[in-house]
Amino acid sequence: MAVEPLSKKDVEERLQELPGWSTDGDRITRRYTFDGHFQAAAMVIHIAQIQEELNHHSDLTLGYNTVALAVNTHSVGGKVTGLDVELARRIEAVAPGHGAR
Ligand SMILES: C[C@H](O)[C@H](O)[C@H]1CNC2=NC(N)=NC(=O)C2=N1
Repeated sequence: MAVEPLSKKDVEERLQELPGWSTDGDRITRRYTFDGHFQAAAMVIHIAQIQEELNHHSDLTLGYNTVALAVNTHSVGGKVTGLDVELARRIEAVAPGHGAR
């Protein structure tokens, strides 16, 4: 089935199940904070593993004790699709195990 862009309203509805995630309509974003830099770096590796599994990749920025993500779907011209929401769900599922908040 073809991947279709979601309206901003649809994205906002889906993000209600993903606390901390937000959208400007063209991407979904979240910033996690950690107790230390290595915890943040470990989360980056885990996210990379999930992204390879899904073949869907965020813009991922490792800061001091932070990890910032932005994701949209390039193949539909940089809009948000269900693939982005699925990636966010998968990342949220592992975040508590990394002490992310
Ligand atoms: C060929 C391969 O399926 C594409 O390049 C994938 C890889 N990762 C991707 N990641 C994201 N965020 N959007 C895409 O459209 C995308 N496309």
